[in-house]
Order: sequence, then C-alpha cells, then structure tokens
Amino acid sequence: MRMEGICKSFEEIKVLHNLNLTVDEKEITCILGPSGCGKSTVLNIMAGIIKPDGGVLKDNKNKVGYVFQEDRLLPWKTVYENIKIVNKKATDLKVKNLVNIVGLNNFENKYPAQLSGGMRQRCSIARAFNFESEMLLMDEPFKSLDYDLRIKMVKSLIDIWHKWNNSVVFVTHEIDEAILLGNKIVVLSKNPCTVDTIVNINIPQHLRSLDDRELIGVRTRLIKILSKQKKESTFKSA
Ligand SMILES: Nc1ncnc2c1ncn2[C@@H]1O[C@H](COP(=O)(O)OP(=O)(O)OP(=O)(O)O)[C@@H](O)[C@H]1O
Repeated sequence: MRMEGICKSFEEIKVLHNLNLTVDEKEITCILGPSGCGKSTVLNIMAGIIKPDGGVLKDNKNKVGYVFQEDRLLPWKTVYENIKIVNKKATDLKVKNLVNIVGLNNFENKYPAQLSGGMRQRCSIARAFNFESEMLLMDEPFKSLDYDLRIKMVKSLIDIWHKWNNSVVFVTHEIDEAILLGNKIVVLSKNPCTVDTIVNINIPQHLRSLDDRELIGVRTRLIKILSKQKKESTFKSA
C-alpha cells in the first residue's frame, strides 16, 4: 500500500502535507512521531475512515483490521464472543488459543465491564488477530499495559505475524516497541506532518533483543531525532 502526496487539513489546521509512505507487503511498519502530529489521521486515511484532501492511495487492501487506542468491544458479548464475532468460521480451538496468547484464559466468559482496561485491550487485540486481515492497523494498542506485559504482547504479535504473514502498521510512542517490531520505522514530524526519517532494520524479529548492539544504535538514533523534534517545537511555540 502506498500513500502518495497525501494532504489533510481539519478546518484551518494543515495536519498532513504531501505525505509519502509505503507499507511493504508482509512487513511490519512502525510509525513514531510527536504527540498530535497526525499518526492516527494517517491510519484513518489508510483504513478509508477519513478521506484525504489531496494525494492518492495505491494498492489499497480490501480486508483491513484496526486496533484502536480504546478497545471498542461489544459490552453485551463475552470475551470469547467478542473475539469470535469477527470471524465466525474460526474454530473453537483457534479462539481459545488467541484467548491464551493474550492471557485471558480464565476470563473468556466474562463481559467487558468485568475486565480491567488493559484486559479489555488485550481482548480487542485477540479479536484483531482473529479477523485475519490483509493489513492490520494498530494505533498504540499496548498503551494501557505495563512494560512487562507490553513486551510480552510484542512477542505474541511477532509469533502471530510469522504464522499469518500479513502487513502490519503499528503506531507507538515507545521506541523499544518500534525496534523490536519494525522492518521499517517511519518517524513523522509535526506541523505539518511529513516523513522525517525512515530506519530499516534487517535483523529478523524473532532474533532481536533490546541489548543487540545494532538495536542500541537504532534506539540512540531515534532518541536523538525525537528530542531534536521536541526542541524545535518548543522553540517554535516559545
Ligand atoms: N476529526 C478531527 N477534527 C478536527 N481535528 C482533528 C480531527 N482528527 C484529528 N484532528 C487534529 O489533527 C491533529 C493530529 O491528530 P492525530 O490524532 O492524528 O495525532 P496523533 O499523532 O495520532 O496524536 P497522539 O500521538 O496524541 O495520539 C491534531 O491537532 C488533532 O487535534
């Protein structure tokens, strides 16, 4: 999927300007960028939820899954039913396996109101995995989870993605998530949002560890880019 020259304004605010971004087939593309720069807007345009003012989308996928920042579960359905509903052909074994992967095995008959925020989000992640989309868009899906659980979910995502081999676009504020997951990390800038830097990582995901020398180098580079952006935006608003 390619975004070419995408522009989007909300009233007088120009959010995206001439944005070019490629999501490679069967790869994980991570998107990092300052708060409010337009990351969710990019995903919403990819999903067809909002229309750009200009530019084109090429090779768009028909079957797109989306994990939003909030869980969006059906309150009258149980954990099991919420996962099953998006793919009625999924076997009981498959749904139960997904429930296990996200660590909700003792909660499959509970309703969303009986779960914590993090558990609800894990249920919505299992639901997205069950949907078997050609392209999965994930908007800070692990935001409500603590660090250990987040790293565990990153590893589960890698395992499932290996089996399933689709394209994933993963928006995050967490550099460690991006360097564990991304074949490509796209850093966006703010005001208006455009591609600042692209970092490719060639180490296969299942061989990555946060103390790899190459990944430590990538982390340092990303920290520098993001803190430079922060300084520039403080300077602009001063
Ligand atoms: N429907 C909308 N109407 C008006 N303004 C909007 C709308 N959606 C987004 N915006 C504005 O567009 C800008 C980018 O928002 P967006 O949510 O895409 O950023 P983001 O990078 O995902 O933010 P965060 O990192 O905080 O989640 C913000 O200034 C936001 O207020």
